[in-house]
Amino acid sequence: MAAALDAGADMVGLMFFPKSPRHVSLSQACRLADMARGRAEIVAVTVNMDLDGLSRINELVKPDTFQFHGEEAPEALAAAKVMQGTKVMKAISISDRSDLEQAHYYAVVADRLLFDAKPPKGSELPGGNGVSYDWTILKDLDLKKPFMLSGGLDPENVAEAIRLSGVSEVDVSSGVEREKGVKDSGLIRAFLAAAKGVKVPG
Ligand SMILES: O=C(O)c1ccccc1N[C@@H]1O[C@H](COP(=O)(O)O)[C@@H](O)[C@H]1O
Repeated sequence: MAAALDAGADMVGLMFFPKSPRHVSLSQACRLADMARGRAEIVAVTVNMDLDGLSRINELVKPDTFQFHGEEAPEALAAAKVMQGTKVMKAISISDRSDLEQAHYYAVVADRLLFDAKPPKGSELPGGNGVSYDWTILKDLDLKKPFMLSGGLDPENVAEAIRLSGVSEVDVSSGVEREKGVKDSGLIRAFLAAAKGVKVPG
C-alpha cells in the first residue's frame, strides 16, 4: 500500500474474496484503508457478495467504491449504490469483441467499468489470473462512463496496452507480485512509472 500511494496510484484495491490469495481480513482492510484515505480512491473488490456483506465492509472499511467482480446483475449494482451510498464499478469478463455488448447495460448504473480478461477454464478466481485479451477491441469504445483495462498487465507491457487500447485507466494485480499473492514494491513503482509515462492520444 505504501509503495502504491507513494508512487501516485489513483486507486487502490482491497480484496474481499476468501478464495483469493490476496484476500484481506476486515481488520487488515481497515488498517490499509486508513493509510490510503484522502490519498487514493479506496476500492473494495467483491464477488457475488450479498447486501449484508457489503454493508459490513462499508461500515468498517468505508471504501469509496465497490468493485463487483462476479455475475452481479445491473439491478444488484443499483441496490448497492443506493443502500451503501458508494460508487460502484462492474468488472466485465472479456475474451472477444462480443463480450463488450453487456457493457452498455451496466454503464447505465455503474460509475465505472473494468474490462478484465475472462478467466482460464477451471480457475477458481474470476480475476487476478494474469491473462490478457486483444487490447485493440477497446479502441474507440464510447460508453459515456469511465472504463479501465485489466488482465495480465505488468510493468513491461502496460505502455503497449495503453497505446493499443487508447484507455486512460489501467488496473493490475498479479503483474506486480514476486510470487502469488505477494506484492513487490519495486514492481509497483515500475508499473506506475510505465503507466503514467504514456501519453494517451486525444
Ligand atoms: O486478484 C484476485 O485474486 C481476484 C479475485 C477475485 C476477483 C478479482 C480479482 N482480481 C482482479 O482481477 C483483475 C486483473 O488481475 P491481474 O492483473 O490479471 O492479476 C484486477 O482487477 C484484480 O483486482
